[in-house]
Amino acid sequence: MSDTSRPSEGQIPVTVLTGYLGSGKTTLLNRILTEDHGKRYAVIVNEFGEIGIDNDLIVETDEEIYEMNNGCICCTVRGDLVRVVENLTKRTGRFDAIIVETTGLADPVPVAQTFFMDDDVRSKTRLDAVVALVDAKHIGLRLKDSREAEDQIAFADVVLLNKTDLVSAEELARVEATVRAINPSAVIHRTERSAIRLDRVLGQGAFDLSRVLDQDPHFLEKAAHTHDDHVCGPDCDHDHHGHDHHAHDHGHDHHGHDHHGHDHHDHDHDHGHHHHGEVAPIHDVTVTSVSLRGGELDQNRFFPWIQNLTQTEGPNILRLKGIIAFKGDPDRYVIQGVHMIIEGDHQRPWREGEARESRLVFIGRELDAKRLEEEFRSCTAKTREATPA
Ligand SMILES: Nc1nc2c(ncn2[C@@H]2O[C@H](COP(=O)(O)OP(=O)(O)OP(=O)(O)O)[C@@H](O)[C@H]2O)c(=O)[nH]1
Repeated sequence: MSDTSRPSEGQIPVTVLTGYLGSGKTTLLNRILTEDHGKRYAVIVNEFGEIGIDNDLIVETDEEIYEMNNGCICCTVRGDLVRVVENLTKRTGRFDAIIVETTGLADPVPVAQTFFMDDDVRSKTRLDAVVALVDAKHIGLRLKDSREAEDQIAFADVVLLNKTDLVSAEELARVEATVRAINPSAVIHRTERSAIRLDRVLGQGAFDLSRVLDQDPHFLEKAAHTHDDHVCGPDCDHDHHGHDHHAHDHGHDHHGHDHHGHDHHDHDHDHGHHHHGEVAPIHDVTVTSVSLRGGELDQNRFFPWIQNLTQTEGPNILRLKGIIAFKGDPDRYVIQGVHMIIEGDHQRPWREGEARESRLVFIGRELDAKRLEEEFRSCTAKTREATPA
């Protein structure tokens, strides 16, 4: 893969705050800016006249979206954001993190992609997480008429199900099921007036390959035969020694993997799989997810498949996340992607007694679940009988 790995030291974490009009973004932002946490945040608001909060840095931008120069239609960066971030990062030492509040109608993807893809911005900042506010009372209606509302949920790492005071327990459960159906891998918190411990929103490391899946207690939790019930909390001191390898050029070698020639396992774990998209309680959603589980995979099959898939289906794939057990590889391999951009790296060794399962979730539109599943299955490593010792 192209070596665009970078040190995480010195990079300013960026949280992207998204959510439909009136969902509670400003309420959350005001909490972040007024709570006594000793941190200084720079806030970028991409609309004019939004809020004025003294002694914090608020920069306003207007809409300006560029295609990446590779010409891919689904890979866009916001030129305005690039310039604002570059200006901000020249003032080093003045703040600890950046929060970008997107307008209620904005597509969060180009905002996140700016931090995920633009090389200059990436060298100075690191995308920490996309946080979506969801108005529990009105989201049902929003999903009927707004693709943005759906995209914001689909793309999020953390969802705050807000305005819980305005709905009954039954309604809330239904709304939560809808959010879960759109995005099976987000962490969901129920909130009133956006009240949440800030360590559940900031410092999530959701785009950090070495943390992404251990931090995510919900990752494919509903799938069958979950053996991996280990969840690391925010204070986790486990051995997350993975280091970022980033690949973000189309058509390049996206997988910095080592080859370990050992053949530890002599059988396949061919477990079940679930398509969460099939159980969406609100019918109008167009985003679906496909969650796949299987046994050990053959990396010589998997990488060509995933690369080809993301290049051909990229515009429809909003997010993908996975943890893969490659046959003969002592380490868990984590992979994640945004549209056509995928990155992956070894994370940590499989633990003693931990089932060597591969899990992959796609969130997007027009996903062909049957085809994805068949192709995923065809990446399964052959059993020992078929592999010469
Ligand atoms: N009842 C209730 N009202 C809330 C809650 N959270 C926020 N609000 C109110 O909802 C309104 C919108 O909240 P904001 O925080 O301004 O929402 P926003 O997402 O920033 O809105 P835009 O800037 O228009 O996109 C305000 O009047 C808030 O006081 C909640 O949990 N319950």
